[in-house]
Amino acid sequence: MNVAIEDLHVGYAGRDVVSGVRLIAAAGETAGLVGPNGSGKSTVLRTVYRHLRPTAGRVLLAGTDLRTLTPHQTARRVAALPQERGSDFELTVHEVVAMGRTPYQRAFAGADRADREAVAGALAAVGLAGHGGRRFAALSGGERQRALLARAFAQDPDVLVLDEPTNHLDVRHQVELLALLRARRRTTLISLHDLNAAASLCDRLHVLHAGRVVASGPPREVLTPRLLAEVFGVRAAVTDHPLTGEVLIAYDHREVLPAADG
Ligand SMILES: Nc1ncnc2c1ncn2[C@@H]1O[C@H](COP(=O)(O)OP(=O)(O)OP(=O)(O)O)[C@@H](O)[C@H]1O
Repeated sequence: MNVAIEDLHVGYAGRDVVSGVRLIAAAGETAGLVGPNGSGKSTVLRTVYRHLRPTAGRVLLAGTDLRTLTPHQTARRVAALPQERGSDFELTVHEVVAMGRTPYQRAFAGADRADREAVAGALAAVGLAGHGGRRFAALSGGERQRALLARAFAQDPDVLVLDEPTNHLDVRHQVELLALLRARRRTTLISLHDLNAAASLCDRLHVLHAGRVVASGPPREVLTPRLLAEVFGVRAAVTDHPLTGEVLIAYDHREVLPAADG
């Protein structure tokens, strides 16, 4: 299912922080949103999972305007790992993941076999099989992140929206998560701060700067030293990864360039 964002304007308390954003994620494609802090990545993603309503423009799922879908219909199509975390603290891990099945259940009907299999499969996929009985509150930050990802997987969506999913994950779990996403091959919109991870995972990158898309394309075309200087304010060489041949950004960690904010 493809996602098209058309001339999107959206913000908070009557003030747009995202203006005229256009981007398309083709069916099965992983589209990465990258950009400095405050550039609007989460705001765009919140609009796709309907946490925010556009002030102008639209989000289309396979050609259908999101606003014409009921919340129930949306939940069967789009699953999100948002940056804001709910207060699921009294629940067990299994209960948190099972919430992903709600869009498939009739009122007052319990979980059926498909639900149970989806939850078990999702827990196994994120390496939390056997942890279902633990209290969500007692998990580490990284384990919580993986449980919430399992909830999104259990929802079995056409479109996954992931806002900084590698937050809190150690490097092994970061790599594992990227591998998991590669293997699932859903249409995915993902924001990532780690540009090397974004380059490795994403088919296309969309660079946000002050609420606008300033570059879009395959990672190798987008991530140039010039863009890294102008948008992110850092000096970097862009080269080939010696092991994988993928794009590798080598930052100069000694100092930043003059302010590139907004
Ligand atoms: N709930 C909110 N209420 C008011 N303003 C907000 C809210 N959330 C974000 N903003 C503002 O909107 C702008 C874009 O924020 P957003 O969180 O979308 O950026 P981001 O690119 O995801 O940033 P980061 O990399 O820091 O997560 C920022 O100026 C931010 O202060």
